[in-house]
Amino acid sequence: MKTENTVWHAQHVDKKQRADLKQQKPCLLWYTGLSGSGKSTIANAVDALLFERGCHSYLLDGDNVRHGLNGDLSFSDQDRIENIRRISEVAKLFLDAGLIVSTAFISPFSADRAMAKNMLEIGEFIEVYIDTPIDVCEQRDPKGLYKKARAGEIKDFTGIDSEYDVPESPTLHIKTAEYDIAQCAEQIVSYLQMHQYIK
Ligand SMILES: Nc1ncnc2c1ncn2[C@@H]1O[C@H](COP(=O)(O)OS(=O)(=O)O)[C@@H](OP(=O)(O)O)[C@H]1O
Ligand SMILES: Nc1ncnc2c1ncn2[C@@H]1O[C@H](COP(=O)(O)OP(=O)(O)O)[C@@H](O)[C@H]1O
Repeated sequence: MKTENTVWHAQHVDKKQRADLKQQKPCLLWYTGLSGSGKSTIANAVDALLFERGCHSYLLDGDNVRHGLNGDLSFSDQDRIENIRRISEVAKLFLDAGLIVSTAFISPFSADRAMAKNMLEIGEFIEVYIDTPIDVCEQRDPKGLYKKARAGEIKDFTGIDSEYDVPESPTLHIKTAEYDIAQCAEQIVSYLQMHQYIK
């Protein structure tokens, strides 16, 4: 830490008051999965359903965040760790604002996902494993990245020459090769409703 002479200021309005105003319980839907697994697609579908219900939510998406805040980071292991650390901190701020937050990052390392979870209060972190076999991701190849990675044009590509730790006990296990986009999104929204994060 290079910030030793700073002092934390308590704020008058707290997380619970902000959340009560919105009639929701803040939480973080942490989507993880391979490139092309469906993280962005499903997170967007869930966000749209939440919006329709009048919930106040926000989605932080890997590709978008890497255009701005994390534009200085590569896909080395070290930079992926820093990517997830920064996202976890940003997500925590959004939670403090009382929102239902979604993050859609590959987040390949289980230690980093555990770090994100440990930064939050019990019950706030919901790990959503978007489980899609790599051959299906590769067939979809929505951005043509697998083709490039196989041709050696992209190095350190997740699932090819960079590791992905499969979540051992995700809160939600979403199988996109078995259910369509709307069904996957509905599974997640139902969970939020059943556990009273939303009405
Ligand atoms: N080498 C390599 N490996 C994996 N992905 C790559 C790579 N290079 C570029 N991309 C594109 O970057 C998106 C992944 O960014 P993330 O921030 O989610 O990755 S990570 O969590 O830091 O591992 C990923 O987006 P998604 O396909 O939406 O997952 C790719 O579009
Ligand atoms: N059941 C499903 N769930 C999510 N995406 C699906 C599903 N079936 C097909 N797809 C397609 O797979 C692709 C997933 O891409 P994307 O959401 O960008 O993945 P990621 O964000 O994990 O890289 C999209 O083209 C989407 O239309």
